[in-house]
Amino acid sequence: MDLQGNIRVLARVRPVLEVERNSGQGTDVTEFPTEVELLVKRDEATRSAFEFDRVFPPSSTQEQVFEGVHPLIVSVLDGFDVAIFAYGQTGSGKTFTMEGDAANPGVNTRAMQTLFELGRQRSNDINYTFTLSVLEIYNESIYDLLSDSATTKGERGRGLDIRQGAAGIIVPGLAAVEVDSMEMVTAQLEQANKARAVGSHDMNEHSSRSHMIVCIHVNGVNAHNGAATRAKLNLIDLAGSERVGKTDASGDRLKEAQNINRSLSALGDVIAALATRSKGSHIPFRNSKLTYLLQDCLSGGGKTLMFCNVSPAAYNLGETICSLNFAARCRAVELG
Ligand SMILES: Nc1ncnc2c1ncn2[C@@H]1O[C@H](COP(=O)(O)OP(=O)(O)OP(=O)(O)O)[C@@H](O)[C@H]1O
Repeated sequence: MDLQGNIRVLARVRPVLEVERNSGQGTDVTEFPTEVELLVKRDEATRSAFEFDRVFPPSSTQEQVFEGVHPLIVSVLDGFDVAIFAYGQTGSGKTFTMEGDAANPGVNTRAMQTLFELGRQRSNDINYTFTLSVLEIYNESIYDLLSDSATTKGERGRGLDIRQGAAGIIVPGLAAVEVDSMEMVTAQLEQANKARAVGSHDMNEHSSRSHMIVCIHVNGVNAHNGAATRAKLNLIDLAGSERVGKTDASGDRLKEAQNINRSLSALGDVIAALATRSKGSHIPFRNSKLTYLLQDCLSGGGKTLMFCNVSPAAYNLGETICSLNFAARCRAVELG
């Protein structure tokens, strides 16, 4: 598949949930005229139209959604840094898209399976090793979700730093575990989810206010000539994008909302700056931990895919339009 520039933006609309239908909030405002268009009904007479690289309607399966991601996973094995984001308001389906559940595994599981399978197929020519790290960014601090102390100590400390290393961005001290089977990956991700719950009163609320990043480093050594490739795949479940008005929040809640707004707008700014840059111009990667950490994927030879997750229910209309505008802006500035 032609990757058409370095950023692809895909919209995914989840089904109306039973709880929404039962409470009378199930009116669906979305229409899908083609595979790349999404219409949002503002009222009987007015539609807002959006175009993406692909639009997945509510009937789409996890398998169909992953088909849109597969070419990028292949390119990680070929040495490209890749970032895959799920963006959208709380409850729009980001975690379902990235993690899924046991019956409907999402992008994370399918991506790892694909890496292992393709790695095995190429093993006569290239010897791959895979290393897993899992972290979250909460209130502009980076927390390791795989370190032993993360689950046992019950406190999170100051968080980790980011540095520019000789071979790219690094997080000194971040745990990295070599994995070669899905069983090992599943065990590590379970530990990460436990660590994430530490220090949070309500896991669901906490998860919607932090960015969760699963990072797989892929090192390949050519069996015939010893040539080495290295690349990383970042799988990112972003914090909820909803706007929190000053009147709705105070204290910790307001601080969280401000940090989320700041890092999501930094992401939009970086993408816009990359698109319009002249050679040597400044790209504001360091305006947020998220963009600094993902600098290698967002710039240079890296590739990015963004899911814009959308709720189809009428009561979410304002946030839905906002999310779609953000994602459409990222696509409009597609890198050359
Ligand atoms: N494509 C889908 N098919 C069926 N159910 C879905 C789909 N997408 C989301 N859901 C369901 O919708 C609910 C909200 O989804 P999810 O938790 O993934 O949202 P989220 O955007 O990750 O929210 P948060 O920001 O709170 O983490 C869940 O019950 C989930 O199972």
